[in-house]
Amino acid sequence: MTEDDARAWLQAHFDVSRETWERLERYVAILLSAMDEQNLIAESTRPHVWARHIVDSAQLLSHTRQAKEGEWIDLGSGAGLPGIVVACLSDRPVMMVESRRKRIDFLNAVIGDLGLDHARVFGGRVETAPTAQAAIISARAYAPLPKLFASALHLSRKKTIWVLPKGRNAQNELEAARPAWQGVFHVEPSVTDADSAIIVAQGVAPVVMKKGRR
Ligand SMILES: C[S@@+](CC[C@H](N)C(=O)[O-])C[C@H]1O[C@@H](n2cnc3c(N)ncnc32)[C@H](O)[C@@H]1O
Repeated sequence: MTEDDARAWLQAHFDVSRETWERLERYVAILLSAMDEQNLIAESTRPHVWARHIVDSAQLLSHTRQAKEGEWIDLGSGAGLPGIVVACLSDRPVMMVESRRKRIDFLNAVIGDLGLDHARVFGGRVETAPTAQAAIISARAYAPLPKLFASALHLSRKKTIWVLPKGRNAQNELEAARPAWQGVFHVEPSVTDADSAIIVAQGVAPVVMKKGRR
């Protein structure tokens, strides 16, 4: 996907208003300029920000159409991917969870600059975030599935939709997690990378082993 393709994809899928374009453009500008001080995205992806990061994040919204009302919680948001992109494209309240000080400051600065009043940051580890009942949980390059689910279970409820972009090992990672984690799982193709996939899950819960069974 070229950068032009990426913009066309966004326009076609979100009917992006002028205000939203301005916010996304401003976010990309802030992100690239902050790269001089901290490594927010891989250096090699700098010329492909719209395809590799903005559309890669935005596509998650397409898998959340059945979600109930409530907050979108993004685990390990880093530079705000996908949290800031989601907040630009949707009115749903967004909470980004990030533990590193410089990234927390960056996220709060972006929220203020773009006027994203429905977005906020929990600065701390996912494990220590106050109990919540998210409508949606996302996590991009945050942790392998078992750690991801274990650390964030207290932020979820039965109907929470989990949208988890993964690399080419999505199917294997899911199969490895299945003995310990139950739920309804789908593996969806990524629009930005034919080799990548998105794990979409609902009803995630630990498998409880019955006493005496091996
Ligand atoms: C590889 S970066 C990915 C950032 C972003 N989601 C992206 O796709 O560009 C992982 C981020 O998760 C954060 N992180 C890792 N473990 C965490 C935890 N237990 N609680 C909160 N943040 C965590 C790191 O500080 C880092 O910013």
